[in-house]
Amino acid sequence: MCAIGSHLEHATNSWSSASGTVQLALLFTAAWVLLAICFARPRAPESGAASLPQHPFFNIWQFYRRRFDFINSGFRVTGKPVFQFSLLQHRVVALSGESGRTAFFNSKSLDLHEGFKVLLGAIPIVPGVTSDLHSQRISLIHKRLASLQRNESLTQLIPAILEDCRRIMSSWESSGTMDPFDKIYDVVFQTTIRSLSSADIADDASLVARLKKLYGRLDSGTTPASVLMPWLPSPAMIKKLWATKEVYQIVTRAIKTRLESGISRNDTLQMLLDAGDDHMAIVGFIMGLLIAGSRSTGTTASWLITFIGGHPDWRTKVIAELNDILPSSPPLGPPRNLSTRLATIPLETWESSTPVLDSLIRETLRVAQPHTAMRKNTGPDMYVDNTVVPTGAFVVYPFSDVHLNPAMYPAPRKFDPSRKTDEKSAFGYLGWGAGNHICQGQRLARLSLKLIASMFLLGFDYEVVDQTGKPPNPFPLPDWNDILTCRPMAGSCYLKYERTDNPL
Ligand code: HEM
Repeated sequence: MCAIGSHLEHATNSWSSASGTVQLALLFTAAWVLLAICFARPRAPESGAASLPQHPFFNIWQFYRRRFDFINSGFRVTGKPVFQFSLLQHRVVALSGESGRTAFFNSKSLDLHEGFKVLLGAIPIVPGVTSDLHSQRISLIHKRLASLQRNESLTQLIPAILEDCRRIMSSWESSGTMDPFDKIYDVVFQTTIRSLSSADIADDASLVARLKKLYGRLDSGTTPASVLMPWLPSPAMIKKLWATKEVYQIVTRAIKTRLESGISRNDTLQMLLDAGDDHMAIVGFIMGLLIAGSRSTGTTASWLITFIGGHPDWRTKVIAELNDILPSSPPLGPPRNLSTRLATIPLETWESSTPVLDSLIRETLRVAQPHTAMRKNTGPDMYVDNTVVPTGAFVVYPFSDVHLNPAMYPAPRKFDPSRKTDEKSAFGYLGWGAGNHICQGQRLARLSLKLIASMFLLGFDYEVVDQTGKPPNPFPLPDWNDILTCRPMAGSCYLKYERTDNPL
């Protein structure tokens, strides 16, 4: 194993092999250190912004488990558009309002990657291993992501994504009830692996299932302890390290196998190898982007299909739009299946001639994307609404400040794809982010959403039901406190479906 792999090996093995007494002693020491840190002052100086009245200890659980409620109540309790709170030794400043978001999205000193690394910590930072994913490699990752989204590459991806949809959707019973947040997410995970990694991995269903499980562990291991105290050998942290190590091994094995085979395949891994990238850069690209891409696309696809199911007028419109661009089977010869027919639609048509799908995606991202953008102020100090945000402080901006703001979007929880984005305010729509850090995978994500939704809409009749099989009343609402999947209340949302006459 190379030096990089052995870093991960060492980190995980040393904890597992320690005796029970040693583990207990370590945890005891860690508990003391934890208490000391809880009562320590944050490293960044006071920002001058209003502070929350509660003890800082309570911030931790609320920020990681009920972020939407926590941030909203901060603005309410302080009565200010800017307030501050601490997360252990970190000072965090929350912004709202037009001047807050203008400063946030325009500032060059607010660093997205530092913010996510410390406050989100999806992948554990292992010195010399994943730390590189977050700093030196980022501009290379963006460059390669741009290559992957050139016309020729996306055109080649269309039939592959549709074939993945066909294979997975055909494996479902021909009628039944499904949880869209599981089943549609399965499809998205598969197509994300197809788009961002290697055909060898994507063709191996058991490997894809394993990766999905490992990424699930990375998500569930993202606890306050594992994020804020990554040095603490908590069970969640160990779980995350093991998962990272295994993902790392799967990706490096795919690289090695490809190189040893001497066979060139038409996929993203090949594009990265042909560009001469070193193995760490390739591992960084695949591991990092699978995190960035699969959850957000999965959540959006699940909600998109759910909302369409609950709005028959929009369903009729979108199906009419798809039937307009869908070529029919040739009159002579065997009928072609749906995936093959959809695959003949040119990229340009998908991108420029599907306004109904565009509106549906735009509104889904407004209503069901509980994102809080996070940055670190790398200096100098900045001023927002006459309040200093000191160098070294973390800064957060919740998208709900725009997307659920009744002054910008009346009846904001209502799903209404006919509404326009707010053009009067600066940064009045944030579906794909804004400013310096706007989504770099937007083109691929949009295309994937359209392909997956089309296969489902034309391949299945369906309605949204609750756990009793009846139409839900009220219609399920995205839970903005569920920061990863935005899932509705348990038991409130299923799809009762049946295959249409269109063979998949
Ligand atoms: C529906 C799916 C997606 C949504 C809604 C979405 C949304 C976003 C948003 C809101 C941001 C800005 C985050 C912030 O300001 O804090 C962002 C950034 C980013 N997204 Fe996406 N994204 C999606 C899919 C993808 C995919 C598939 C990829 C990769 C293939 C990707 C790659 C990225 C990257 C690399 C950034 C960071 C840009 C930077 O470093 O400046 N996204 N995305």
